[in-house]
Amino acid sequence: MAQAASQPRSQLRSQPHALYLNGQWVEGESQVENRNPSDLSDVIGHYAQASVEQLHEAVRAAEQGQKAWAKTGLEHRYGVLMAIGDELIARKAELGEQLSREEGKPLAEGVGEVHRSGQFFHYYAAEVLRQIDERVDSVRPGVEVDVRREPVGVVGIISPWNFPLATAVWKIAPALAFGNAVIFKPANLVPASAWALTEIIARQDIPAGTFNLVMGPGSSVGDALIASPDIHALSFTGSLEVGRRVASATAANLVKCQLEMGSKNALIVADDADLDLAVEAAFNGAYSGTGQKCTASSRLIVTEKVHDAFVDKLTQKLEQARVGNPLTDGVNVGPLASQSQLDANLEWVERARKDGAKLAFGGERLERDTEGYFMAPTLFVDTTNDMAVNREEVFGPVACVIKVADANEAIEVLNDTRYGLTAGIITDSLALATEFKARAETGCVMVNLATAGTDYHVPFGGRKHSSFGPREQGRYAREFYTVVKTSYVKAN
Ligand SMILES: NC(=O)c1ccc[n+]([C@@H]2O[C@H](COP(=O)([O-])OP(=O)(O)OC[C@H]3O[C@@H](n4cnc5c(N)ncnc54)[C@H](O)[C@@H]3O)[C@@H](O)[C@H]2O)c1
Repeated sequence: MAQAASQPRSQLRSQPHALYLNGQWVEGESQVENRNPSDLSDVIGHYAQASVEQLHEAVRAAEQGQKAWAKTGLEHRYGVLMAIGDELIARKAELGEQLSREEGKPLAEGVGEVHRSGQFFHYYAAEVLRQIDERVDSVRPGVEVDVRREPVGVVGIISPWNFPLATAVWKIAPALAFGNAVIFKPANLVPASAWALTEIIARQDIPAGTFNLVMGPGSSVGDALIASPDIHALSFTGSLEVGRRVASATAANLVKCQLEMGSKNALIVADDADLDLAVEAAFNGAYSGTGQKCTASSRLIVTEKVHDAFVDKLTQKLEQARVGNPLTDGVNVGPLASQSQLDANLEWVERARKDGAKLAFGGERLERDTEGYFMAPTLFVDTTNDMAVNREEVFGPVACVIKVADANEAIEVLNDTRYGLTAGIITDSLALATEFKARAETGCVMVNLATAGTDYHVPFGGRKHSSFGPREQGRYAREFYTVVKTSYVKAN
């Protein structure tokens, strides 16, 4: 049993939170302070930062851990994954509050993210028992052929800050389920959720080295992880810029890689849309999670027939939005996650204005009782799809309305982007919904739903520059976390 488990949780909280390497909690080479973006006087904790040498130690430990973990047997692995899922769900109120405190999303979303993370573990626990391989007749009489899946080996997992738990868990759960060892490098802005998850995993009956937490900057430990020739697979979620770097570093070592990156999602509001539904979907898609979602609807493509009525209704909805501390009842838009996120969003507002977009709502920093990174939900109208604000990922509470003549033009504009994660349409027409599903060049399409909000048991991912490599989630995850072995046996 790991060292951390023998100490009361309250005691652990008052200490710097350690790295977890080879079944031990160990100090790093330095520490970072984690502060609440809604209240900068609130220090959530101090978290160890790994050295590059510690990253290499984790890789060596994982090589050994993986062999032992893969031998533990299906029922054992099933039990471990179920227990992790059970604890996440049982502690969702506490861990959800911590997640909202460190990342800034409203409490209901923080609690929901922890619950969903538990469900990922439960889902992949079931997958452990559902592995079905193939037996194939050989073309040669007397020879038996079977096609089996084996663990890929040591998996590096790099996650972003906007879903501190869920994006990591939808990689960690299948990696463990299919018999792999994990080196987990979370985003440095949100170490508390990563550490809490590790503390739960470390108390399970897993061989040393099966799971390793290596906190630290992307530019040092992240870079060393993606460049390691001793890992077998690397799953990354984050920006396009870093994703490109991951792709080339892993390709140089012929390491399997999977990338989920940026987006420029659009919601189409068609002539026949129910406008109340359209406004709900636009608000949830563009501003939930303060717009810091890879699935956020940053482009609202609206046909001219309903444009003015839609903009009026959405503006009224924004007037009622409550921006503030996400732990306060009724607050539905929290802060940006960091000073640099706030600065980047305010710069985008200036850039959009200079490019000719008309500000219909928001655009400014907001002051609240506590010092935090608050910004008004922002809506631009009179924008065109060639403006920079509609081409680059903004990643914040900024949405732009693009007026089009009809649904056909709307779908053309939707696809005129280098990204392709999610797309939505609000329409009562089955024919239009069917056409939209067929023509949208995205990995996920939503009809009469917000672009954000996906299920945990089906594949998730995009096309074009949003995603690269095998799909994540659902049964499709098996492709990435396993390798195929074809066996030929001739009975003597
Ligand atoms: N498509 C999806 O499923 C999905 C989901 C969530 C977030 N995202 C994307 O994530 C981005 C926001 O997250 P972010 O700001 O944390 O992204 P980021 O690319 O800055 O960082 C992501 C992770 O990569 C690490 N990293 C940074 N530099 C590295 C390097 N040189 N080598 C190795 N690792 C490095 C970071 O420390 C972090 O853990 C947005 O672009 C968003 O669209 C995508």
